[in-house]
Amino acid sequence: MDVRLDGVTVDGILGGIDLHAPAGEVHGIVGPNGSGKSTTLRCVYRALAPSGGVVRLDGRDVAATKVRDTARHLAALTQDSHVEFDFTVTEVVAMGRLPHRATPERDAAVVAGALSRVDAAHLADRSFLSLSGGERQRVLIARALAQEPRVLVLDEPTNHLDISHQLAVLALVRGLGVTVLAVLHDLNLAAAYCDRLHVLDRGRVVRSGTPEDVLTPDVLREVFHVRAHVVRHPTSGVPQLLFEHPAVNPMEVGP
Ligand SMILES: Nc1ncnc2c1ncn2[C@@H]1O[C@H](COP(=O)(O)OP(=O)(O)OP(=O)(O)O)[C@@H](O)[C@H]1O
Repeated sequence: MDVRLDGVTVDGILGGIDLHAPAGEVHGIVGPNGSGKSTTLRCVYRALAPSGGVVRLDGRDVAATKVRDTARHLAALTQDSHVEFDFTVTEVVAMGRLPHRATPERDAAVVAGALSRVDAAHLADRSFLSLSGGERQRVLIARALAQEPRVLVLDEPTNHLDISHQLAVLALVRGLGVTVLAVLHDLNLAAAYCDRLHVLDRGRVVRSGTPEDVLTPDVLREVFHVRAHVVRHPTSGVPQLLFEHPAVNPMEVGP
C-alpha cells in the first residue's frame, strides 16, 4: 500500500512534511530528539489529526476514511503502546485481530504464528505485565503483525531489544513485503535495513533518499552535530558510520 504525506503540518511541531513511501518499501525516519518523528507517525496512524496537509493511503485521504477501515490496513507499534491491565500475552496479541472478522480458528493460528515470528511462542500464557522490556516489545510487534497490515508504522521498534533480536526483528519486518515507516535512532541499522531514509530536523524533512545519499558527513554534522566517517560494510556494502568520540576530559573523570 502506497503511503503519501503532502504538506502535513501540526501547529508548532511540524512545518509541512512531504514524504512518499511506495508499496512494499521500507522507509526510515531519522532525526534528533524532538525533531518531530513520532508526531509525523501519529498523523499516519491517526492518533493526531494534522492542522494542515493530507495523509493518503493508496491515494485515499485517511481523514475521509473510517478508523476501522484504516485499522484493517495499517498497524502501529507506538511509543503509546501501553497495556494497563493484566492480560496474557496471547490476549494482547489477539487484540491485533479486532479489526478483522475471521473465524476463531484462524485468529488463533494468526496469533500463534505472530508470536513464533518474534521468538515469543514460549511466552504465550505469561502475564504481559510480568515480561521484561524486550519481551514486551516483541509481543507488541507480534500484535502489530497479527493485524496482517499492508502498512506497518513502527516507532523505535528496536527499543529494549538485545542486538540479536534487533537484527531479527528488522530482518523480519523487511521480509514481510509490506510498506514500512519506521522511526529508528540507530543510523547504522537504518542504513542496513531501509530502502530510503527521511531526515527530520525541527519539524521539516531536510533530506530524503537512499541511505547512501542521506547519511553523509555533512548531514551528520549539520543535523545531528556529530562528526562521522562513512565506510562500506565489508559483506553487504551498505554505508555504515564510524563516529568520532569527543575526547574525555581527564579532569571530569572521577577517582
Ligand atoms: N502534545 C504535545 N504538546 C506540546 N508539544 C508536543 C506535543 N507532542 C510533541 N510535542 C513537542 O513536539 C516536538 C516533537 O516531538 P516528537 O515526539 O514528534 O519528537 P521526536 O523526533 O519523535 O523525538 P524523540 O527522538 O525525542 O523521540 C518536541 O519538542 C515535543 O516536546
